[in-house]
Amino acid sequence: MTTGHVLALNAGSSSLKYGLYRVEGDACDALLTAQTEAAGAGADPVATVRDALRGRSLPMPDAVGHRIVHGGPNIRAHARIDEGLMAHLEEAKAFAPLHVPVAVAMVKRAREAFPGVPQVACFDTAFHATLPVVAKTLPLPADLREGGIERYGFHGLSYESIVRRLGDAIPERVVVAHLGNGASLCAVRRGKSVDTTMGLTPTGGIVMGTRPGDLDPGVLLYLMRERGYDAERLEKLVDRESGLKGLSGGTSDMRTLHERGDETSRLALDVFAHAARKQVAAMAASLGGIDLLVFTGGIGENDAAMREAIADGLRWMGAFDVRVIRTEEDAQIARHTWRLASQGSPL
Ligand SMILES: Nc1ncnc2c1ncn2[C@@H]1O[C@H](COP(=O)(O)OP(=O)(O)O)[C@@H](O)[C@H]1O
Ligand SMILES: CC(=O)OP(=O)(O)O
Ligand SMILES: [Mg+2]
Repeated sequence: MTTGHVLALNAGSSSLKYGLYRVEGDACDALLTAQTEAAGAGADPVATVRDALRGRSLPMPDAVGHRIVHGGPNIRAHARIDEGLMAHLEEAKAFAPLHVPVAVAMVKRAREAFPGVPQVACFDTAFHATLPVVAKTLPLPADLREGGIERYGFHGLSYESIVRRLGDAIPERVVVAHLGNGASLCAVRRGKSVDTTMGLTPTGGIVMGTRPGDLDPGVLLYLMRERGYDAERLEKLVDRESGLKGLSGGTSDMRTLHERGDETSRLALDVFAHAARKQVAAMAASLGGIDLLVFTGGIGENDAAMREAIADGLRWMGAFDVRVIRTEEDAQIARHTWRLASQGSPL
């Protein structure tokens, strides 16, 4: 089995996380992991990453793997990037405007920074390919549903990494709460996704750092009709100005909200906990019960007070295990990338 060095690039909504991994089959060792603030338009974080590798005399990557949040209706599996896939990624921008445009720019930069090195797209949506029809169907007319308007689900690389860590001992009914800047929950039965909170886009589901999660769709109609909002203004509202940031009047950072402790901060914390708690119960309903609740993501891993606020309100559900497991999205990207890059023919 060949060994390869893989650079994993994970452009989230609030950060760029990256890592250089030595991969051999399922074994994956981190040589470097780092994080910068949001990737930002115009900046060239990929050149900065390449210089960081050079500066530490680390090997240049044999392959580059990208986290791509949404592949659109036609791409549901991790894949080598070629011109055909790039065209699909252009289409997918419309489904996740906060994430995919930045990620596609990173693919282009990475091609320049590492010419000739194979690149692989790893999709957040891939893990949710197992969603049953009843969970993925949005209640809309047939022509819209046939056009790919359905529940896709996201944070799939994170969920995959949790399933991998639980290994053969994974209980039958697991609810995973990925609570980061973006946040979602997933109902996992025997290691497979059977329900999740996000829908067509990563704007839905529970309350997030800057996104509201599920809103009565009538709210958007009201804003359009009565307040003159157009699509661009609505997008800004639901992707960048709502959630914890909107509630608190400025910050989306959980740490700051805990420190401030004023009335608006407390409201933001309470609304977040309420939404997450309700959705743990909803995911448990989809599973017909719950054996294990896993917390992961920046908030899930680090914020014990928030974990308690969520779990304390669920005692009525009876006994189940609660664990905190670090998400390993980037190692998961590295594994998929080397599997696909080392078996495929050269591009
Ligand atoms: N020690 C901590 N206590 C509470 N919240 C934390 C802590 N560390 C990070 N967070 C929160 O985690 C969130 C970022 O999560 P992360 O998973 O890194 O985001 P992204 O979606 O950008 O990958 C922020 O709300 C941040 O405030
Ligand atoms: C899908 C999503 O919301 O991703 P992130 O949490 O990285 O913003
Ligand atoms: Mg993230």
